[in-house]
Formats: sequence, structure tokens, C-alpha cells
Amino acid sequence: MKMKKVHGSGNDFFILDEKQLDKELSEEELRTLAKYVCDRKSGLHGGSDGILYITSGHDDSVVGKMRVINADGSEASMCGNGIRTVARYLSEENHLSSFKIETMYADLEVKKAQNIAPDVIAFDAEISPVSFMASDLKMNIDVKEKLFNEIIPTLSPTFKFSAVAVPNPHLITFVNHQELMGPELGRIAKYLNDGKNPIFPDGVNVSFVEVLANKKIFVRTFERGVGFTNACGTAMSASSLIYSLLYPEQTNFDDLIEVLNPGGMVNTRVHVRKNGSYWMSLIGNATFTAEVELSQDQALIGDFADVKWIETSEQAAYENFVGNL
Ligand SMILES: N[C@@H](CCC[C@H](N)C(=O)O)C(=O)O
Repeated sequence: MKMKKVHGSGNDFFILDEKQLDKELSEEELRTLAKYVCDRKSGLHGGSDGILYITSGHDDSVVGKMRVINADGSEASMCGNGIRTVARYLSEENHLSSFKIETMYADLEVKKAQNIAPDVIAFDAEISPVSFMASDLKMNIDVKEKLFNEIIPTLSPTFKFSAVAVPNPHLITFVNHQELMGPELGRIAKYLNDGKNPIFPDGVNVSFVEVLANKKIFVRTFERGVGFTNACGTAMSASSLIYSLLYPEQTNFDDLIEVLNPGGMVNTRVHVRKNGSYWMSLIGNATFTAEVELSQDQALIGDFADVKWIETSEQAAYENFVGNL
């Protein structure tokens, strides 16, 4: 079978198109494959944060469907950095520059954007639907239906958290630089993703956000099903929304926001529809780093001895972009 190694802001994935399989994969095999391939110690060429599995869509109104399998084999409803790379893949396969991709809960608009730096190809993806409801977040927090800028005493006596589904679940707090880089993000996120805690029994993506200037934030994320990642696209979109609501004096809806992260930088825009619902544009790199060919049977037992790995030259351009930030 063939895969592509890709990343958005250093959040790295293997794209697996079902058309490139040696034979059909069962659901259980897909999860097993993700666990073996993504493992950072024993996985394929240093592993990855997940697999983006492409299948055909529900009808001709979409060009394909993206499923997001986290490194631990769990499935997520959406991936913001991933959908940009899937958009590029489907765009090149189908010679299209603007189209829709089916995801678990919505068909999302994607379009080719201007390169964000010399030779760094970029795509713009719709992040939607947005919900603050505890039921959509699978969040149990006393009797509250929403959590917006509030202390959760069992998590921390000082941080004020907001929870939003985009549609995967995010918990966000705004912090100073020392807190951003300190141990609290890991402590809180590990607890909330332990599968036993009463607040988020299914886990949650947790982000600490620092405001750097007007329309400029830094987002550090611990992802459900993965751990610390270089960046999380849905987290940066969700953080931009909370930033717009908490700091209206710094930014207006539709404004371009610069979002820095440990793996690079993206741009976001927060929009409001006529019916009052929010959606975000997430604009950033869609980098292909390698073409991979391997035996499906061997991959399913975690044997990557006979893999053909052909690097592209795109990573150098991306590193140049990051070096100039
Ligand atoms: N890295 C992704 C999000 C992937 C899914 C997440 N770990 C979850 O379980 O919700 C992104 O860029 O959005």
C-alpha cells in the first residue's frame, strides 16, 4: 500500500487513501494500523500524530471523506491541520482548487490559498460546526450547560477555562508566558484524558493561549489521543474564537489573526453567520514530506523493515519559513 507523510504546522500525519490499499481494511485493522504506524518510538520513520483516512464521500457534492484516527487508535470528528493536507491531496488528484470534503459531522469548504512563504503550499479550510453546549462537548460540569471563562476549582484555583466543540472538544485558557511554557498544561490535560475523570470522560484537547499583540496569539496544545503536538488546527481555530469573544477591543470578526504555535504559524478568521452561529477559516501550510510504500500485512504487525521512503524537498522550504518567523 502507499501513503504520504504530511504536516500542517508540524502536526504530522500519514495520509492513507483507501484506493491505495493492497486490500480492504476492517475498522479494527485501521485502528491497529494507526497505533503501529504512529508510535513515536517503534512506528514508521518516527511515527506521527495520526492517520488521515480518505474514502469516497456520500455523493458528488463532496470530493471525498476524511476520517481522523489519532495515534492511540481513537477516532476524532475533525482535524484542522489534517484537513488542509487532505484538501491539497484531493485538489491535486482531481485538479480542483475549491471544493467540499465530508467529515464526521459536516461537509466543509476548502480552497487553495496563496503560498504562505516561498514554496510553502497553503490551503484554507472551514472549521465548523461550533457549539458551546456541554452535551456536544461530552462535558459534565455541575449543572452548567456552557463553560465560558470560568474557574474549575478541581483543575486549578486560578485559570479561567472556556469549552467549545468545533466540533471536536476543546478546553482553553488564556495565560502568561511563564504559564504557557510551564508544567500545568501537561498536568491538567493528562488528568482530563485519563479516561476516568468525571469532567471529560471521553477526553478533551487542552490549550494554553498567550496573547502576544493585537490579532496575534500563541497556542500550545495537548491533544486527546496523542499528547503534546507541535500544533492543533482545531485548537488554534477554537482559541481564535475565544480570543475574539474575550478581547473584542483587539480584534473584529473576519479580521486576520496570526496564530503562532510550537511548529510554526497559521492564520485564522472568526466569522459569524446571520443566524448567530460561528465558523472559522484556518489558513496554513499543507506540506508533503515523503511518499511511502509498504506491505499492508507487515504494517499490521508493526513490521516496517521493508518500507520504501522517498522524501520530497518541501521540508526545507517549510523550515526556512519557520526560521523567518
Ligand atoms: N490535530 C488535529 C486534531 C486531531 C484530533 C484531536 N486529537 C481529537 O481527538 O479531537 C487538528 O489539527 O485539529
